[in-house]
Amino acid sequence: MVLSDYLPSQATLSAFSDTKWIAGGFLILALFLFNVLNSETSVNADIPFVGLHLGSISKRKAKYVSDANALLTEGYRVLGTRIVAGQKYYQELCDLKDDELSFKGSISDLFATHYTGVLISDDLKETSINRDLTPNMARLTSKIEDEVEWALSDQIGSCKDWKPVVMNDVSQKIIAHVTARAFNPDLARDPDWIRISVDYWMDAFAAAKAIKFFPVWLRPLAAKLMVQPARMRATREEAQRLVIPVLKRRLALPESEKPDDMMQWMMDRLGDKAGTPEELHHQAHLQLALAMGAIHSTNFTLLHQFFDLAAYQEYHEPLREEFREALKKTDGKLTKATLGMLNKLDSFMKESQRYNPPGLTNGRRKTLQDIRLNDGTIIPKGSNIEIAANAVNRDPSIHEDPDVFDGFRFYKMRQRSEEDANRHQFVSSSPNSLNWGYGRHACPGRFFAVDEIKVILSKALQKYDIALVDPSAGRYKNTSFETMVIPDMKKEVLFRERKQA
Ligand code: HEM
Repeated sequence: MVLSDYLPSQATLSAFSDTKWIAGGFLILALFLFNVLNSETSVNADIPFVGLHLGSISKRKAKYVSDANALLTEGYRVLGTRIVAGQKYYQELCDLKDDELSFKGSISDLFATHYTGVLISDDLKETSINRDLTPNMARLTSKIEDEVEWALSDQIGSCKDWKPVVMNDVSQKIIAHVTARAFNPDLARDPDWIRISVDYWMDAFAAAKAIKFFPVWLRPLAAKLMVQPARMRATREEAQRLVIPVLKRRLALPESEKPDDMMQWMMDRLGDKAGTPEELHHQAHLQLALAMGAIHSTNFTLLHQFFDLAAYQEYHEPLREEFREALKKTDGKLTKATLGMLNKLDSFMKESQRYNPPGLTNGRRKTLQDIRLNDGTIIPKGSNIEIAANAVNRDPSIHEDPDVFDGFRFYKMRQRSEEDANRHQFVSSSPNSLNWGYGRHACPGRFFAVDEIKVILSKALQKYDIALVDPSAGRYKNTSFETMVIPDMKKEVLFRERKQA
């Protein structure tokens, strides 16, 4: 092993503020010694292992960072304390309780929440999303439509001839505006809110990566000295500055003037407590945490779908036709019912996600005690276990010709029977469709995300022709980092206003 294997990257070094470089130097020296003393971890003999042939743990980690798919395809198995289970364990894992297999524990590890301050709260899923957002979504559709129209004009605009746009820059702004219009509309066009709601996920990811570079005993000090956790604290303060005045204005409104949106539903649920300083701070933090959960994941999904639409032109007319027909059936008004009729679009979106999933693995959980699976495999306490979601996406026993992109694959499957019509919807989560996670922690925001994307894609298709810059080069390739699947954030897509729009 060479010395450079132990040294922090340039990015990590630059994470220390200038005035703290001496302390940073001390940390790096201590880290170097720690790593020298701990250069191998033990292999749990119970669980099949892949990658041992690669040699040292740092070589195995490097392979995992750059080409996790190869290791996962080889075995769906173990690397260090990351355990990847095959689909056959699905039901068993679903049945385990949260005090055995913990979602929060794994998120806490993933985002080093103790040091980064990323919020893990039942309020996110149980109340804000499951009780407030999802059941009331029909009332948001026209507001989402309005914001999508505005955001498309603002971000792509009028273009009589082909106009190239960096798709990620555009799609993340569209998602941030539309999400804010549904969650906290007073800030939907506030550039500061849009900026922090987009950046917070990336900052959290960078902060967690930087902190986890250090051994556990050095992390409290590193968190105090490093730039990334400080940036996150500053963002949370900015969120308080932006959100709390909005909450206070709303508290002063008479009942008859109260808005009908998610922020208000969340406030109403709190009753008299809504105006207490603790709740005002918590609500501001919740808005940031919701944006963190909602924007990045939806943006990547949308970005993949724009790339697929640009690459596969043959889907445009059938999708436009389906939208026009659905609108006719709902008297020309775009409603939740209209979106429910867009089965071809739903299929295209699901196929795009099958082909370009959020992760090669999914459903990460931490074991809070030793778990004995039915086949006798013991998963030790403190392990992170996830499911090989992408191996399922490409399993020929589940999907016919899994390496072929067939935008209407799920549409055709849904025609077979009533059961199939439900089973193969984009929002469905099952052992054969793990891209939303699984069991009681499967993404609760997917119902909102799917409707939101349907409005964006339908409106974009009605308004524009959409194409790749160089169609002969084919669909833009994804990259990966560890198990994350990353669309090319620099690529351009061409838009041209349609004559009949
Ligand atoms: C296309 C967009 C999205 C994708 C691909 C996605 C994906 C995921 C995945 C894979 C999980 C983990 C599930 C598991 O481990 O079993 C998750 C959890 C979660 N997602 Fe999403 N998500 C999306 C949109 C959203 C939106 C719009 C929201 C908010 C409205 C949201 C809020 C959450 C929350 C709160 C959790 C944690 C659930 C829990 O605590 O049990 N997501 N999401």
